Amino acid sequence: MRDVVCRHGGLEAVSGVGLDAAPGERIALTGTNGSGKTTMLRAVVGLHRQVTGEITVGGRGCRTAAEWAWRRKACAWIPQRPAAGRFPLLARELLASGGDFGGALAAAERLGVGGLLERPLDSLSGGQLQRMHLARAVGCVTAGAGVVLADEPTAALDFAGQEEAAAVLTGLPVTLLVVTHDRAMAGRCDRVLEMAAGRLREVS
Ligand SMILES: Nc1ncnc2c1ncn2[C@@H]1O[C@H](COP(=O)(O)OP(=O)(O)OP(=O)(O)O)[C@@H](O)[C@H]1O
Repeated sequence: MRDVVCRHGGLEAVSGVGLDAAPGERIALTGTNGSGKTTMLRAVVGLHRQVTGEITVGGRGCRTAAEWAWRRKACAWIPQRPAAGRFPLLARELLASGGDFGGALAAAERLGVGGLLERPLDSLSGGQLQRMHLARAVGCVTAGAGVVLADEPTAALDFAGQEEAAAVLTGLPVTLLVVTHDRAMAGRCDRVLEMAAGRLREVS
């Protein structure tokens, strides 16, 4: 990222951020509530569009629909508050949407939600839904994604689940950018960055 600025209307949520992530690097992004972490990650995957500056993944920017399609495959996204949608998918359909159902199913089993595949997403608990999204992200990776962007992926999990999820996420052969307030997750990362009022600084 170079000089990335993200706005919500008149509000500047991300203020001139620069960030280089080396291939395979695991970066934890911490910081105060409302400091712009979610907005910044959403900008990378095209879910936030009021953006200036430059964001590249694997050296590629995004101007055309084809470039956005490549970006969505290259980046697995784990949302903070996953929406079940108005016509909720079954968990099985969510897992299949990552591109490798088998890989996602194996992860779902490891994460203890392999028995919930026929359940509509809106019937899952917060922690079960978060585990299912994590499993989907693993399927994205086995289907070829080289980057995982995760927004507080362990926030709804119990202690054992937090450990397991952190192990799964940080064990993936990807470049990882994870927003987290979870010290165990941050401790497994190579670098910890802190965001405050839209700006990034290195912590460790
Ligand atoms: N849809 C929106 N419309 C207007 N303002 C928004 C919107 N989403 C976020 N904001 C504002 O943008 C700023 C950054 O929000 P963001 O969600 O990126 O912060 P965050 O660091 O992820 O916070 P948290 O740790 O609480 O999840 C905040 O001031 C927030 O109120």
